[in-house]
Amino acid sequence: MITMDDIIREGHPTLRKIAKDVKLPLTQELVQLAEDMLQFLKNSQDPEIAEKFELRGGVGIAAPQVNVSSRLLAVHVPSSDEESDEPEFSGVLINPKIISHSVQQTCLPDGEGCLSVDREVPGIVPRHKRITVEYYDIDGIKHKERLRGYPAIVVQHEIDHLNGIMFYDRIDPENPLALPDGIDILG
Ligand SMILES: O=C(O)C[C@@H](Cc1ccccc1)[C@H](O)SCc1ccccc1
Ligand code: NI
Repeated sequence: MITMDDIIREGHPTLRKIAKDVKLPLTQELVQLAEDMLQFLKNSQDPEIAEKFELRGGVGIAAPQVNVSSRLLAVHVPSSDEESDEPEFSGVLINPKIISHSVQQTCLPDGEGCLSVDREVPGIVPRHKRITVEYYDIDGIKHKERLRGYPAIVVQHEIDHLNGIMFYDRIDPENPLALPDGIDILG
């Protein structure tokens, strides 16, 4: 089981490396890691489990955050409809690649956080509003997914981790709270 003790924090060199492509088919070790990463997200969103194991809530996690410099990430974005148990977007993305994106940008109104950053870093984090991402799943099946809204932001945050980019690298240091022209704040 992954806990917060397994998550490396800013300053650890692995967070600034370019992660390496994953060779398919996955080794059993990487299959286990992928499953554990997805389970961590589900556990972190379960109030009882999160409290018991002192987990910070997460909707995404990238392998470099558990000190594995491989192009592998997991997302588990709950539905915006509280009545629904079905997640809005959930899964393991292997060797993900954004093959196209909108010119239009978006951002979260209150900025972003990170499981690897134990401090608040206020500021607007501009992201592509829509992305088309190609990736392989745990079974080696290739997928092409068009994402928008919150899932698109989460996947971009995680793909940044594969490229050694932290969310605050994207905040304008001169004017952190400035809204870039035409940006569409995610409501
Ligand atoms: O550190 C990570 O990569 C996980 C982040 C991903 C993320 C942060 C901000 C915006 C999009 C994705 C964690 O999920 S941050 C904690 C969190 C938990 C629930 C909802 C939003 C953010
Ligand atoms: Ni992060």
